[in-house]
Amino acid sequence: MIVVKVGGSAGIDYDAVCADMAARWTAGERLILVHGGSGETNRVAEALGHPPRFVTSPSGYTSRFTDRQTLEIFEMVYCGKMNKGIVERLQRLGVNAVGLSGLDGRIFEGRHKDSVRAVENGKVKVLRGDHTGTVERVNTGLLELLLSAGYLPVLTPPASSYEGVAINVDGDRAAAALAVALKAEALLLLSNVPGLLRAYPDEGSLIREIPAGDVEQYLEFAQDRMKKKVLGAAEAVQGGVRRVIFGDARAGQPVSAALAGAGTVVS
Ligand SMILES: Nc1ncnc2c1ncn2[C@@H]1O[C@H](COP(=O)(O)OP(=O)(O)OP(=O)(O)O)[C@@H](O)[C@H]1O
Repeated sequence: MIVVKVGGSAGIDYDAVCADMAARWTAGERLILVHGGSGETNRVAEALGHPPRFVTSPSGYTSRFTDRQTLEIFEMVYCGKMNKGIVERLQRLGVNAVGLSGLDGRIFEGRHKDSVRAVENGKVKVLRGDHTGTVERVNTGLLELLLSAGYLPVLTPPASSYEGVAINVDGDRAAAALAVALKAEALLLLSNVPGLLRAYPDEGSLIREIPAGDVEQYLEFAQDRMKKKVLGAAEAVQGGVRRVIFGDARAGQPVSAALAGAGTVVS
């Protein structure tokens, strides 16, 4: 089993990702696709007059403050436009893809965090009314059911809280939890950069290999949103996934290239 997470930042070539996935799936590989949608969510939120608000925790992690209205916009884009766009591409390529959010069948489940500590103007504030959380449980039974019947699952946040409330969760960490739960042999985290860069945004500074036990030391190179990816990679390898690859989804055959060792390989 290979879990592929493709981000939602500008420049990602979804046609290339889907064509590569379809070829590998048709050849008999077991795959699951998880996707993001942050870039499009920001655009739609602006257009709807509810601009995105990003907050930074005292430990330096950036996240989207997700009030109820933001959650609804997030769902429109992630579960609607992005998910159906990917499912349609795969269907056109002859793959019977099924698009589901983590809320459906509680595929991704975790604790609802209603408040977040954020640093604003040098002060730590507690913001309430946040609909976020972290995936702690994965409904592998439902996914196995789909896979064994020949369907390729295309998954996206939000997740379900234990009380059944939709919560915004980080897609990279959700994909990591999924890869661990399914005992995947590899987790690919594909985005609009060649991999983890030592001196972002210099693409010549690509880090080629990271020993599995050292991932957390590489957090220092990751800025803002890349930190969650590095954290996801650490969680996956600690959970037994043998290879995590940060790869480039902007062109070519993103899945095959990453599996062949392009990008940053954590193993
Ligand atoms: N050291 C680094 N190396 C590579 N990219 C970095 C680094 N530090 C920060 N970044 C940024 O991290 C971004 C990738 O994270 P981001 O969460 O935006 O992507 P995504 O997975 O495509 O999106 P989504 O949240 O929609 O799934 C890159 O576009 C880059 O701007």
